[in-house]
Amino acid sequence: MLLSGRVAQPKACGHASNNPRRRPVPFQSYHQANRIVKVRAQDDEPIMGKSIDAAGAGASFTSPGWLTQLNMLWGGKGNVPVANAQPDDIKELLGGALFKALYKWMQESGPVYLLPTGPVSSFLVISDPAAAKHVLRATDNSQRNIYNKGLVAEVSQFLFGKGFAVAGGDDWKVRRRAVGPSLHRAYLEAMLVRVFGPSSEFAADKLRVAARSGTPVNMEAMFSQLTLDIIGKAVFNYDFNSLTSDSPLIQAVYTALKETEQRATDLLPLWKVPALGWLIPRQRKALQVRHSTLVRRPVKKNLFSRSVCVCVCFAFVVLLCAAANGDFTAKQQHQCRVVPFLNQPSNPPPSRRCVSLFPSPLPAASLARGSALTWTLYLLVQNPDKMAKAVAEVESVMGSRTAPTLADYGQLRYVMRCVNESMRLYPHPPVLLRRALVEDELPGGYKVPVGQDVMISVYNIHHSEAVWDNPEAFIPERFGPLDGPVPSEQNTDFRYIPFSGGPRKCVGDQFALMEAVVALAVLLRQFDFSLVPNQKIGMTTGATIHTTDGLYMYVKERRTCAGQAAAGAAAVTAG
Ligand code: HEM
Repeated sequence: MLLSGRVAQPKACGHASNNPRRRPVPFQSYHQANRIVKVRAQDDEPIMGKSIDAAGAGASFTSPGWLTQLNMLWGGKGNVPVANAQPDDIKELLGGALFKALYKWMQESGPVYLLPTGPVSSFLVISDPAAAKHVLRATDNSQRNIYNKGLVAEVSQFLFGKGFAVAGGDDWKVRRRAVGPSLHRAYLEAMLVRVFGPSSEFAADKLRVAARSGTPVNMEAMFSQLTLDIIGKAVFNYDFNSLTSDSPLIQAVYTALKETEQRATDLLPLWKVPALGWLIPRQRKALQVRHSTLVRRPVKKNLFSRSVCVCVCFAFVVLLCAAANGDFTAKQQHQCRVVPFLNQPSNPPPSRRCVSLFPSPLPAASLARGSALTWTLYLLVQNPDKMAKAVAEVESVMGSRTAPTLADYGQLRYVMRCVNESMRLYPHPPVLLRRALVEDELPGGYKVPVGQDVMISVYNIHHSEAVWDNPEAFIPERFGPLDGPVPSEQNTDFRYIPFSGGPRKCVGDQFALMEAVVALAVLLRQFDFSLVPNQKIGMTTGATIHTTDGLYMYVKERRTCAGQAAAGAAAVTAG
């Protein structure tokens, strides 16, 4: 099967050569009034919203050309086509958006190809739904265990330890059995009312201040902050308050995730030698954020902190189980306040302590959720007809309510499709890694040797013309009638896999979808958004597809809502 198409280009809006500030806001007064986004004193610096440093810690060590050529000779002996990857291509892709280069090679080499990354290292890149289904279903499968998380587990251990998302075997099975079923409907319904709605309304109150001052907002930064606050409250009953005060956590998680991606493709795995960690600048930077922000060493080392860790995990499960039994009361929620000591003034900043206790996939999930919201809003703004449909639905379903009820949520079907379609165009993460434990054969007859690292390109599957009609277009209607099922890997036969599939599928998919629909409904109900002109919106990766410099938008209150929201805005301004 030959695939054709073109590399998805972000819709370029030019570079921010003009200063997009419409009405300058004095640094101090604006900063005090609204700290979603920061205003910098210099004219040539960004106005609002702290963008994530997209370079992460730096570039990987990549294969010199002649070594790659050797691997190509070796790889060429199998029955899998070898990507014609030039050393410059590889170098470029490792520092930036890996998924774009994978797409280019898919067009040249087909839906399954070998990508040499060094003299003996390579990835088998899969861009075909049937092959992806085969591999994902055979990962950590008790009946047919052919693949594990391989490289991703190795490279992530410095960040996640041997945590849930990267562990395998019995370690993983026990935790999956406990946590997976706990994120069920009753818990999510409670979260919709208590956390998703109120947190989104708080974000709306903050946006209103920016709307009234006419100052552009970095929506990517805002969504990262919102999703971090939500996960803190929903899982730990803890308020990171990152919409109000700056948290170094988001940048730290990003840098660490970028480092894991770079480790996965390093020619010389120098990161395996602990002594070199502090000598090599890229790894030093990643280790610094890990030590200073993500992990408190005493948590690993002293007994007290270990006990706290155990209590946190236990309380997390209790919290979710209580919701499972339908008796999720405010009292229980309070009893499950798992990190009350964080509020002690004598303790270090909450983010440092709290994150060290996070179940491993949650930091990555926070970035993914923020990115999903960012790109959905971006796509809606770029497609005014779709935006009009989404707004009409929100207005008709929610009436005068500023946050959706549970019943409303079930009716926000077009908004749900917009989120689904955005996650097709921008899947987070854009690739999934596996390693073959035994020799295997993929559908199509492609041989997989034992030990082979496999890369499922979700991005390629979602953008392939062999899989989707008009794949580059944003068409929320493509998934069928609105009263039909929400698209998933099951009902699309693995053509749509934003949450992966098989035994290692995301446990938080329903959480993420509900949170995104609620947040969008709250914001679209009250505001019109427009892109700040002349900004360049590039893409890069670091576990999620991310903008390179932020996503700046003007926000305007919709007339019908101005009156209803006046009280909220007044409260925020006063605060
Ligand atoms: C837009 C939001 C999200 C996206 C796109 C996303 C995506 C994914 C993907 C693709 C995987 C599977 C990785 C693989 O197969 O190698 C995964 C795993 C996981 N996700 Fe999510 N996720 C999101 C939100 C969440 C949330 C909100 C939670 C928790 C509340 C969560 C918890 C997990 C866990 C625990 C795993 C590991 C499952 C396992 O290994 O058994 N995710 N996620």
